[in-house]
Amino acid sequence: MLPITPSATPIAQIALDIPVSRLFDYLAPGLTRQDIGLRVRVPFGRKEMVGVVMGLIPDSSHDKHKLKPVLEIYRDAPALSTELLRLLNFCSDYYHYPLGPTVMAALPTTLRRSQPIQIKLAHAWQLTSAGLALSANDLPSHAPAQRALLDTMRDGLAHTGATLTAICRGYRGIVKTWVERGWAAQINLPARLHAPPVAADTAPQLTPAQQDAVTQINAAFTKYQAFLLHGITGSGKTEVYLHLVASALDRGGQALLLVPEINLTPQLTGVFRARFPHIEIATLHSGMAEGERLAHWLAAAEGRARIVLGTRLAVFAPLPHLALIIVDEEHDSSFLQQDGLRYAARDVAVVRAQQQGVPVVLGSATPALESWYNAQNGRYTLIRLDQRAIANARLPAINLIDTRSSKPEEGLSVSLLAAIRSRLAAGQQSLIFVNRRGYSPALMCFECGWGAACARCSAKLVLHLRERQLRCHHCGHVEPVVHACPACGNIDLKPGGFGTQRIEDALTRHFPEARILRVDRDSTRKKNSWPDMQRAIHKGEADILVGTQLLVKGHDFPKLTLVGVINADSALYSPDFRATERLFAQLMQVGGRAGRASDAGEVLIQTQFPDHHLYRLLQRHDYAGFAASLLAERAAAGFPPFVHQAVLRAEAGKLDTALAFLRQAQGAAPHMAGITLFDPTQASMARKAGVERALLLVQSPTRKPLQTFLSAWMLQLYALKANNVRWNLDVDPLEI
Ligand SMILES: Nc1ncnc2c1ncn2[C@@H]1O[C@H](COP(=O)(O)OP(=O)(O)OP(=O)(O)O)[C@@H](O)[C@H]1O
Ligand SMILES: [Zn+2]
Repeated sequence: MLPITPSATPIAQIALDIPVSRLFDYLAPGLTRQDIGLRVRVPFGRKEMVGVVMGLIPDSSHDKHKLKPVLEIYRDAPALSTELLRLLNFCSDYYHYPLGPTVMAALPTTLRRSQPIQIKLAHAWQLTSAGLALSANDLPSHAPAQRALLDTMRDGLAHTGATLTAICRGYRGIVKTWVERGWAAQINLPARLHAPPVAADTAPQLTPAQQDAVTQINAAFTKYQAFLLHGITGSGKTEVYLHLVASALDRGGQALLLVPEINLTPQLTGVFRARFPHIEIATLHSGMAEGERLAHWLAAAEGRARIVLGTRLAVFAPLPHLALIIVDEEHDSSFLQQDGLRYAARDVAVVRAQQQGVPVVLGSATPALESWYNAQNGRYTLIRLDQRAIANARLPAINLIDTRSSKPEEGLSVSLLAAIRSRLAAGQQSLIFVNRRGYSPALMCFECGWGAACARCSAKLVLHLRERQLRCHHCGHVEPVVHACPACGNIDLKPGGFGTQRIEDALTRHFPEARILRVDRDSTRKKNSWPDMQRAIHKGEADILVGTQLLVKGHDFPKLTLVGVINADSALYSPDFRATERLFAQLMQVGGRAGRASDAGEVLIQTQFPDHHLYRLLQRHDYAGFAASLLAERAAAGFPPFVHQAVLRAEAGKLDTALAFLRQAQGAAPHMAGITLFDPTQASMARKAGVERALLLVQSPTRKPLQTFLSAWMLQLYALKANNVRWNLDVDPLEI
């Protein structure tokens, strides 16, 4: 790039939320390099848009006389840093998604609008030098409140009403007098993101394994290194994170912690606030109100929030002093963004750490096979926590119930019922894991084989008996329950398979005296219902929990000693090569909820395949063994992580239209050695919400040629006629 001479009007290259793979040039009189990363308002066609300054150049390849000027530059929020812009550039390149939309998507919505932002400010008071020189004797002798206030404010920092009121309710009158006397000054501060916690906690003594992990990672601060923290369930990974975050803070840095679920953020925020009561913690997730999200984003950008805790989108949080990144439950598929910029937040976190030269810690009891492979080949450093952190807590015994000999009735076998009964008698909790919400995943006619299906999706309708509805879990379609088979008229339709409601009903019949709590997306839909339920579970106000995945992730219920698994087998014969990996992780995670405190835990799995090697390895808690067998299978079959994949997806009203587009795309593909292009096929879920879906898989043994190929191919794809087709590219897809 040429230096900008002061005489020439510089040209700003602006990222706009327009789905084309280029930036837009505007005349930018008066803009300097310092302004890169700021938002601007520019004319675009007949509209005005907000964009971000990505660069300044002395000349444009477009006719300079036709360029329009930037209308306004916003200085109300800090500029996106060069580091962040570099990361966004990387993502745009790697995921082959236009840079403009990539950059704009990283901003909170309020910053994408052409209005200056309003920041909520709070009054705060700070001692002046005269105030700092005061001694307690300068105050009236019977004024303990004034003395306490003086003590607190002697640190010279600005304190908001939230802090001062905790010391003395009548602080306002006192500080007013002090301001009049010149002892204190009033200033405006951005409001605190959270009220200070009531009780601070103290760190427990680390176990030797935790201490080793902390020591090893501490030694890597100030340089890039990726750690895979493989800690069994209940091994105390959170405590390791807390210590590492403390180290980052000690160095004056900011720490970023990513979690898979919005649901996990309040709980974890509570833990971090109690440990770091004086540190601002920003939370970022899609469930926040706009204004709130903006306030937290700004706190991160200005360096006020030293800890940032959030879901996948937080990987793009502005962090001027970033010193550490942690990705908790790194195997979780919620780290994948499925539309727009399709990114994997875990992988982006690793790239960000690498670009900034800071350590990144990926934690899980069941790492993604990709991460495990990276630890095997030395790209990541493996650290293990092999024991539960609480002194007498052991991993649960995992036992199998052979449903061929012990036939379950209404989903529940005699042995499982007996186990629940014994827990009830002992005042302990049981959890029954069902991987489907609703009453039953199918409504069937056993005379002619008809099954209720969604007219808009290639999927069965799920029976929700409570609501007397059939619902499609893919498109949201709802219809009333039919009472006779539309094909043969048989009036004896039966549910096929088990959902949470059906198991809840069966349990209610067996244990009318028990307090049964169903936890799934239906029962937790209302705001705060899940936090309320969690509290109830902790207080021991439920005896039997029936739940889906929601109940599994990262929870710690000390009274829970039995986990029952109803219908796990289907993953064993799924065509998806990742199904067994997911099943193993899910069972290990759900099993990990049992016996986390001093009472021993047990897991009972109902299965028709008790000899399956997956269950055998699970019984030994042998993640490493299972991962090794999966890696051997994948290597033999030529699946990831031994190949790198991308999928071109096409959607259209008619399947032929989608396939025709993909065939064109196939024909337009540049020929490159090492790249395999498969023929276009229907997606495994061929129809969704009335749209036909098809895909074309591309793969290569190494990443680099695949990237080169994709860049060249995308140029061709943009040039193709895509009438009535929507298409997108998915790099490193999890589902094909
Ligand atoms: N050093 C320690 N001393 C005593 N208790 C500890 C220690 N570290 C952690 N714990 C306790 O152990 C329990 C499990 O810890 P934590 O929830 O962090 O496990 P985890 O590794 O995240 O497990 P999971 O993967 O199942 O979520 C918690 O109750 C925690 O308070
Ligand atoms: Zn549907």
